Amino acid sequence: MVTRVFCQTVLHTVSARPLRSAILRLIPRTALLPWLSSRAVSVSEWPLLSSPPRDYSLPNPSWSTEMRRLYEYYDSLCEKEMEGGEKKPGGWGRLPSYNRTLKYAAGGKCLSKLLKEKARLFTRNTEEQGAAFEYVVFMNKSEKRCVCIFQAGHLLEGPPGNVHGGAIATIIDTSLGTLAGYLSGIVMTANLNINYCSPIPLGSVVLIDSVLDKVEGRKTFVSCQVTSSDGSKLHTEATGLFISINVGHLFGG
Ligand SMILES: CCCCCCCC(=O)SCCNC(=O)CCNC(=O)[C@H](O)C(C)(C)COP(=O)(O)OP(=O)(O)OC[C@H]1O[C@@H](n2cnc3c(N)ncnc32)[C@H](O)[C@@H]1OP(=O)(O)O
Repeated sequence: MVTRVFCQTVLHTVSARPLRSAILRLIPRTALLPWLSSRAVSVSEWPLLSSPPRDYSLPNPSWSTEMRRLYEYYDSLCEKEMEGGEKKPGGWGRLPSYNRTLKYAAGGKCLSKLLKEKARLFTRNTEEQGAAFEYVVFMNKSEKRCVCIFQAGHLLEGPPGNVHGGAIATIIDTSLGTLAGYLSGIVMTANLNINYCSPIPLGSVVLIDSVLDKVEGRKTFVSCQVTSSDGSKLHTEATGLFISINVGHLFGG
């Protein structure tokens, strides 16, 4: 009751948006919940409580010339809105990437604030640009294929000067999981098989080219090859099995 009256007072009496936002930030989220649900607050009101999420898959100063060249190449293949509202067909689309998967969902921005607030997507858990996983995924829906451009930062070292096998497995799981999820909805990794063929030098840029092999009921089978950016060297190849799940499974259901 007290929170409710306080929130209403803030929203009605404080007109300056930054000040309203600052005051509301001071209230614990748990205290806000009953008031928000009673008031059916629309998502558009949430910017008061949080800044827009950063899309980590856009170019930043840490990206090498090769990373940028590949980004621009795949970006040029993407469907674009032209003058007059027509779409330039391309077949490809860039997927945005946030530091929490919840932010993809409608209203995810606020859910993300409320649910295990400190949780972060493993691959996006540092703000230091270029230090760990720099990557962007381009999806081709009609070919049931995606390409991930990946630049490995210095925090991913395994053997001296080269990328850790677990970090390679992570970016493979992410690429295959993104494709499987795009095609089949909510999935979890059941099986990954990885052959490490040649080391990936730290700081280099590689391509992870993933394709759908088949779907059998709840099972989505995908595979990928990790190659040097010019495709001349095979670094890694992998297959993955992803199982479609109900959302409840994520919460122990
Ligand atoms: C944007 C970022 C994208 C990132 C993507 C990252 C994805 C992840 O890392 S997910 C995290 C890692 N994965 C996990 O923690 C999953 C843990 N495992 C589980 O939760 C469950 O075992 C789960 C969901 C995979 C399957 O359980 P359940 O829903 O009960 O399915 P279940 O009935 O056992 O099996 C369904 C089918 O799959 C098969 N199957 C299940 N697991 C396997 C396996 N490991 N190998 C082969 N087949 C399997 C079963 O045999 C069954 O086949 P059929 O229908 O022919 O009889």
